Amino acid sequence: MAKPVVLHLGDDIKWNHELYKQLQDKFTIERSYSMDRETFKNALKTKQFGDFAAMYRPFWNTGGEMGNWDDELISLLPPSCKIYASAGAGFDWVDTKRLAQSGIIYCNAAAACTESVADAAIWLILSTFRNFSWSSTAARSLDPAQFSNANRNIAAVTHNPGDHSLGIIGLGRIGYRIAQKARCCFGMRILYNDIRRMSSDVEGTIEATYFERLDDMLSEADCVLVATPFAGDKLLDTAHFDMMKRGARLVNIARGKLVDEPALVRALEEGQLVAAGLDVHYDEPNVNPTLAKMSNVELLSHTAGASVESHIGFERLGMENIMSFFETGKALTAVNLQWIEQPKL
Ligand SMILES: O=C(O)C(=O)CO
Repeated sequence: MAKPVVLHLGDDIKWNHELYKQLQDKFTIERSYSMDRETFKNALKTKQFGDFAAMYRPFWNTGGEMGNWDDELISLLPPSCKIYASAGAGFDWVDTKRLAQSGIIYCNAAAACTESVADAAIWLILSTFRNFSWSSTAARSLDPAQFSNANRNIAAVTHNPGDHSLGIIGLGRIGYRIAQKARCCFGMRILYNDIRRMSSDVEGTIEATYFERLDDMLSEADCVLVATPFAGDKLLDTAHFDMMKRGARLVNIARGKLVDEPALVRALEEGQLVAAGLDVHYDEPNVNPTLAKMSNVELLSHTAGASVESHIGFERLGMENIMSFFETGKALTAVNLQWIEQPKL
């Protein structure tokens, strides 16, 4: 029997060579490398990759040159395609519901970058309490006046995070790991809001308090952390910032489009919020210029998950998802099963 075909998107794998050999033994691998949208669409229309059964994207920095996976692209996939396993935790660039309508499972790779994202979140949380952004900008200015100003004045406005509360929006795998670290390293009190409540066992491990209503948690948390996937709608706007405690902080490691940035700027300017830490931005790769100038705002270039360990994991998990699906009928980290009838191999 002919081996099923896997379409490998993007660069060659770099780390998991033994596992890739197993993939090559079990599947015929076709490659698209880094085609732009028109070239990729044309390749699908002319069946350049044959009737592939799976798509594998091991990295988030290549293999996405065709742009967003919307109806236009998904409708060109062959009916043989059953699973798309990709790098990355977030999947705002792919319409997973539309994939499900074509019977295609989408598997993300949050499991592979959880540790890196959680570590970066801890950095951002700490920075919003201790105002490291001000201190580091002053040191890098090479201006003795700025250095002395920071050195003299920061202590009066910064705090230890311990004895403060962290309100997590979205206690998924990443949110939970951040909660563990914040509880264990800083002794923060953990609050969370999610569409579903965790078991009392899970809550017990981090001594977490559940809030069914986001608004109730916002009015209680000293630092609000956004750790929920972007589902097409903004999550936090002026009304939400107004509900937050005066002098609270905001950290976003999820997606920039979840937060109304002009509203965040206003909340910071008015002192409603005292600090923010953002790995992600509304209009990446452009950063809001007003936020960039604020010394109480820590900014990263969407690199919370960016580590060698994450990338090794992305490669592995994508292959494991595909192999598991074809061997057992079950993928390991599918995120769109709620819209899909159990696919038949
Ligand atoms: O994996 C992702 O989607 C991330 O944004 C991690 O930072």
